[in-house]
Formats: sequence, structure tokens, C-alpha cells
Amino acid sequence: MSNNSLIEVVAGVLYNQQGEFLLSSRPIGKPYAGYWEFAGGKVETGESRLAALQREFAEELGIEITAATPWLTKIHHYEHAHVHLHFYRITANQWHGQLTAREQQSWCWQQPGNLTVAPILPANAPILAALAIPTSMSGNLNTGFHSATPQQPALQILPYQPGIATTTVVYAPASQLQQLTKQHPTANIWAICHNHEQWLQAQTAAAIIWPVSSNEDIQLLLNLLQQHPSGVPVMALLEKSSQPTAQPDWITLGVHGIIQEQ
Ligand SMILES: Nc1nc2c([nH]c(=O)n2[C@@H]2O[C@H](COP(=O)(O)OP(=O)(O)OP(=O)(O)O)[C@@H](O)[C@H]2O)c(=O)[nH]1
Repeated sequence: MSNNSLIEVVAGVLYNQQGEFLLSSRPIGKPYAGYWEFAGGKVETGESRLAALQREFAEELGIEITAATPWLTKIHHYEHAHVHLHFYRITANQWHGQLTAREQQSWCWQQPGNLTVAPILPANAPILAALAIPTSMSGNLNTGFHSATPQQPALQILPYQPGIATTTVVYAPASQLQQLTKQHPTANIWAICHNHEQWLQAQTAAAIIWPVSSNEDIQLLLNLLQQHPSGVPVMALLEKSSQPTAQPDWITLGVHGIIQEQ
């Protein structure tokens, strides 16, 4: 199947001031009616992705989006369509208006990592898992990382070692990912990447850790995010030994979150 047959879709993860995100149910008459999804829809010819998001949120929910940040992308093949999904994050101060169900759909606020509605669209399971990853963590590569602020979902991840409980979230070099996934098919493994080749190897990981110690590391990461947008959330690990002079606005550039080395 060629890329031409892919339908471009935008979907928005809209947050409120409490850090909850919005899900809505697919209206009657559409494929997968009643399934929960992020509001959004198909990008029309000649329309930018942001304009499509703005139009869909206005049409479906009666609210105005002022800005949105590219986050994850995913290709999914449904029986009714092959879709190229572009997920955006929309913070509480990037939208305004009164939420109104304009298409007889239901909507609800959900806490990351604690879903209370079902069923969800098949393509969205990894997206919801990624949402539960904190955007701010700290620690170091030798001993592990944990959520940095109490408002974030609690998470601890540890370096992989043989015999570690398979319920633990672990990280390992991207080059070991394939082998570890074979040994522990249900494990939640993050991959450490420093270059293009490892970035490609890491696309089946639960998350990517990208250590940053120089401006070159930053530039390479930003190039990869632009040229090979990822379905895997990327955490930039800011190493404390060598601080780069560039201070990018990580989140608006598509990085999921920051790990501050301690
Ligand atoms: N809106 C939205 N669509 C999603 C998500 N996840 C996902 O797989 N999709 C798929 O992406 C496609 C979006 O198409 P849609 O039917 O919602 O688009 P639309 O509102 O423009 O519909 P229309 O054709 O009736 O105008 C569907 O195949 C849907 O299953 C999601 O989180 N939000």
C-alpha cells in the first residue's frame, strides 16, 4: 500500500487546569461509534494541521484552540481506512470557551494513567500509555529515574539487569531492545539513544531517553523529531556535567518531557 492512500488525521490531547485530559465518544453513524477518542478528524485538502484541529474542536466541542504542540504520530490500518494520526497536546491556557457536545457525543475528563472509560479506539492504547509518563523526571543513568513533582503521575524506572521483576519499568541501550523484548515480551522497556540508527531501533520501545550534553545532541534530536516523527514519547535527559548553551523549549518542539540529571 502506498503512502498516498493514507488519510491524514489530527487529534488533540486537551488539558484542563487540573492536569486532566479530554476524551470524547465517537458519534453514532461513524465507524467505531461509541468508542472513546481524542477530539479531531481528517485534515482537509489545503488545510494546515493546526487549522484542522481548530476546525474540528470548534465543530465538535464549540471551543477555540489558540495553539497546539505536535506530540506523537502513528500509522494505523483500520478495515475502513488507513490513517496517519498526528497527536497534539493542548495545554489549559491554549484553549477557551464552553465545552458543548455538538455532535451528540459524550465527553469526559480523565486522569493520565487512570482511565475510567471504555472501549477506546484500537490505535490509541499506546497513546494513552504514553500520556501516563510524567513530563518532568529526575535521577541518573546508574541508579534510575523518578517523577520530579508530586502533581505528576508517580513513576520510577530502573536500569535493566537480568532477573529484575518484569513489572518494573526498565531502560537499556537501544541496541539491546530487540533481544530484551524477545526475552521479556510483556516488559515495559525504555531505550537510550544517541544517534539516528539507535532512534530507528528504539521505535518499539515504551519511551526513548535522549541524553543531552551538547548543542550537537540537541540539534540531532530536533532534526530526528522533524524528519522521523516518533510514535514513541521522547524524554530529553539533561546531563548536569556539560550544560549546552542552547535552551530550547523542549515541549513545543515535540519532546514528551525532561529528565534532569542529579
Ligand atoms: N478523531 C480521532 N480519530 C482517531 C483517533 N484515533 C484513531 O485511530 N482515529 C481514527 O482516525 C480517523 C478519523 O476520522 P473521523 O471519522 O473522526 O474524521 P472526521 O471527523 O473528519 O469524519 P468525517 O469523515 O465524518 O468528516 C478514524 O478512522 C478514526 O478511527 C483519535 O484519537 N481521534
